Amino acid sequence: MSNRTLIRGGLLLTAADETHADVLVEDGRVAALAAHGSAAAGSWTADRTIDATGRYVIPGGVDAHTHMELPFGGTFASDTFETGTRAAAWGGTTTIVDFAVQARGGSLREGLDAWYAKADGKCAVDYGFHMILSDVDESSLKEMDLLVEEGVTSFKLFMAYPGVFYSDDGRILRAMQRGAGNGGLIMMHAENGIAIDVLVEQALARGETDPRHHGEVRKVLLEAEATHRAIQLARVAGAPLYVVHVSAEEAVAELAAARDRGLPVFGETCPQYLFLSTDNLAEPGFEGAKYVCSTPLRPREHQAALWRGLVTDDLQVVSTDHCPFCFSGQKDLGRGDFSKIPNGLPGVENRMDLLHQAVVDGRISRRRWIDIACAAPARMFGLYPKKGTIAPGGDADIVVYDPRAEHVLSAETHHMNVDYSAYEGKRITGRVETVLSRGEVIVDRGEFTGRAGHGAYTPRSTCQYVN
Ligand SMILES: NC(=O)NCCC(=O)O
Ligand SMILES: [Zn+2]
Ligand SMILES: [Zn+2]
Repeated sequence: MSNRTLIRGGLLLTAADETHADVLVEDGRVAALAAHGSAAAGSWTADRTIDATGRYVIPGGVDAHTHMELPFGGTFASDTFETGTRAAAWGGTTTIVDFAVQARGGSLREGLDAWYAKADGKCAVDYGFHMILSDVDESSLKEMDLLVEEGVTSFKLFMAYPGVFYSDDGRILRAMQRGAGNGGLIMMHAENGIAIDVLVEQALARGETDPRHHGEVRKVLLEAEATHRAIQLARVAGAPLYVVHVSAEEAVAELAAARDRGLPVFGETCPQYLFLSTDNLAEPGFEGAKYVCSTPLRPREHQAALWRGLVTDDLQVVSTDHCPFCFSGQKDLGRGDFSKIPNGLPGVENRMDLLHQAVVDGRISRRRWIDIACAAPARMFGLYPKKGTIAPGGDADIVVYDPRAEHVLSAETHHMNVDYSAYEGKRITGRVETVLSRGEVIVDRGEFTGRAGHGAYTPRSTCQYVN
């Protein structure tokens, strides 16, 4: 017995088109699209009809950068795969790509299997994995080939965090060369961690221990320098490059210059860099710890360059880098020493709304909203057109979005497992109303109707921008 749902009367938005069309969903997939009032749409019968009149009908969000349960700084990111993917669903995100971690001295296989086990049976929405390479050697390079075949087609390397995730230039070059051969996309955390550690030590010696000093030592120039170096290493290797969590105007300029030369270089930014700034890091007392992440928040002036990069396509993707730590008991670990504050911000639930607010504010178009939040991350990470659009044959991951509803972001009302909101009190025009994941309604006008275990592991093909 097939199961059919009809979404009727909405404005269908994809990265390519805006059409007044009804959507027929059958057995978890998009079966057909037809203009409102057309003979085709009139002939459809369904088990369930969702009235989307006055609403947008958009693809479920694809958040390509999350860290559920990430071990960091002596603690763990506070969202589990269960709580974090439920919050994602509430916020209109129906796919996440999280980061499995290779332990130092461990294999990629062990790291990936540990992350499969953490997520298995827990997720409310579909999920895939990137792999963090912390130990590039002959055997992990060989394992990269196997992971690409298995559907883990992207690898994050760190120029930051010496002694933890850091790789030197030789290791980075080797990983890029391997990626050039096997199709794996290298994702780079581009900050000069060796130089930053010197500045951290010097700041602490001067007694500069408050959260705002986190932003001061992680200098714009050290993000720009690392971005430049990563691009040159990728050129030498003949590999494409995706730079994660770009925060500084000068780093955007490096990406733009590379793209102007026709190089396959891509960039991601995150809502925190678009909406927050060093003003937040400088909030009184220890409040600034809520905003400690790396790359760090920048002075407000950098935001214009990030928005411009999103408009000019020098930046392609907005992901959250969702990595929440509670203010009480976790961010606290860095009282008296900013370098011990666990790095990361919550946001998986807020991304679609914050980017819609940018549409309302006239910063980006409606189609660009869908592109940077759904289609481009799906293409970048080999999920398109199964994910990231609404097209016959694709997964019926669909959000009915009310563009006029108003609400206020707050820890009182959010669903992420964290005791503060980075956007506390921010007014948003636009709200998720109904969410379907592979045809199942998982959020129904203010009620969560999904379940842990509905979300399926989704293997990925290689980057669709370069292959
Ligand atoms: N971004 C951050 O501060 N924490 C998560 C780890 C990373 O992405 O570097
Ligand atoms: Zn990073
Ligand atoms: Zn991250």
